[in-house]
Amino acid sequence: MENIWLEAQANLKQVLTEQTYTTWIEPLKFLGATVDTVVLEVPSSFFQKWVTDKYLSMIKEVLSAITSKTYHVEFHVAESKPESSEPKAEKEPKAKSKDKDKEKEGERDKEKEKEKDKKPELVPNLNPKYTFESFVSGPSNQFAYAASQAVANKPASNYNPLFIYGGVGLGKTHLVNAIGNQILAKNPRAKICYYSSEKFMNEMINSLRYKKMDEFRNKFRKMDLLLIDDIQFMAGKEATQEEFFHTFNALYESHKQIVVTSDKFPKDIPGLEERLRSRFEWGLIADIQPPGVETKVAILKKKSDMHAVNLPDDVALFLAEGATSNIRELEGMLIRLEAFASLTGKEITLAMAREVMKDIIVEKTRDISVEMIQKMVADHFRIKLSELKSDKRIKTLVVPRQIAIYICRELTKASYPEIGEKFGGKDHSTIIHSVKKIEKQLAADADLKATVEDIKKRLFT
Ligand SMILES: Nc1ncnc2c1ncn2[C@@H]1O[C@H](COP(=O)(O)OP(=O)(O)OP(=O)(O)O)[C@@H](O)[C@H]1O
Repeated sequence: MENIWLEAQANLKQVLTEQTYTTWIEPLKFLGATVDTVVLEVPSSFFQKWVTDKYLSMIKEVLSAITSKTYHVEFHVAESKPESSEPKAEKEPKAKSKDKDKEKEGERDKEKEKEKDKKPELVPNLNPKYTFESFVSGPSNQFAYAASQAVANKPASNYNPLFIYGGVGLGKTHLVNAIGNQILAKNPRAKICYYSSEKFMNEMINSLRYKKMDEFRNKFRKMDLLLIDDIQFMAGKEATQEEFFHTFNALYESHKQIVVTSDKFPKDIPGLEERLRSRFEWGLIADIQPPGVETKVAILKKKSDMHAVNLPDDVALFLAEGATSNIRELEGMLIRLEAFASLTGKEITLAMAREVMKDIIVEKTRDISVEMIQKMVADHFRIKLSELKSDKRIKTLVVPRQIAIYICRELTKASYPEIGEKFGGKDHSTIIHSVKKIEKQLAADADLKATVEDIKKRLFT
């Protein structure tokens, strides 16, 4: 694997300027690799932060281009060298010097032990950027934020398991990582593990294939804190749920903290076994709702401060009002704007934001109603309005229904429950599911994108 890293460095050398390469990539030292993770040594934590922010995605891309596999990259900060005490020792008389040397060796050993105590025993896969300090709390996420802090301050006491649920890009991953980072900061030897449920499943399958199930089980069962992201992906995967169920029990019984996230409330996850569902309900269930404009503005302000960029209030408001509730998209807009300002050497202004975002932000108009969208979509697909709003699950109705719901969310100020109400009394999790489904498909399906754009355009003319 070291050869692969050398090849990756050579590739990066070709695409980066010489100075960037020698400053930021050359000093990265290969330490080792597991099946899916490459571990690199960095000279300092500042260095780590910089490389993570600026070059991590590029490094991952190069690794995946070489190996045709997706690798995680973890950084270890190099140990600082202990100060030399030689000059002092020289001043000691010779006979004593040996004893002193021994004493010093003893001290050094103790120091090393102490250092070892401070270092984490395993690399916990956490994203160091996701902390409580970098999270903006507002009315939409206050409950989940406070619950996460309570768990981080007193793990495995009051809220075990903690179950956080909410729509796409609303900060669930950020919060669970913040719990892990805070616990790790207080106790660097805490055994923490952050896994997506997909990764849990893939690793389990590999362990089964290579007859390493004991290793797999032991790894999870010795954790102090287990963070499992996006549990809904375990739905319908019986063997994975069974294994997770036993892991859950083992940890719970030994008073270890478990935190789980999902896009839905436990009982709304189809295909989730009853015994897991009921266990999730043993602890605390906290939701994250889509943020209001004020919270979105506060997030934009925080992020731009972190990037040391001046974002005027009117521009922050323009972006916040134009964006969907997905914070990842909001961040994407900010990065695009910041990149434009930096490349053109201009200050960010509202006029610039309007220009840069013209294809992204269709300015919301209060005149567009859910009813108008329903009619337009029904006409477009030549179906009856009553069928669009019905519960019928045939594909020719489901797709238009999901598209209509998605557009309602994008172009009106109606909340999920309000939209649900106007689509025959559907509950808000069905509405969130539809929005999420179309959001995902839009990235991959050009025809769908064209259809949605076409309907939106006609709504504005
Ligand atoms: N309240 C917040 N304050 C600051 N940043 C936030 C906040 N909420 C979300 N973000 C940022 O938005 C991005 C998306 O958040 P995150 O990945 O945690 O969402 P998620 O709910 O886990 O999404 P998914 O459903 O796709 O897994 C991250 O970069 C995160 O830092």
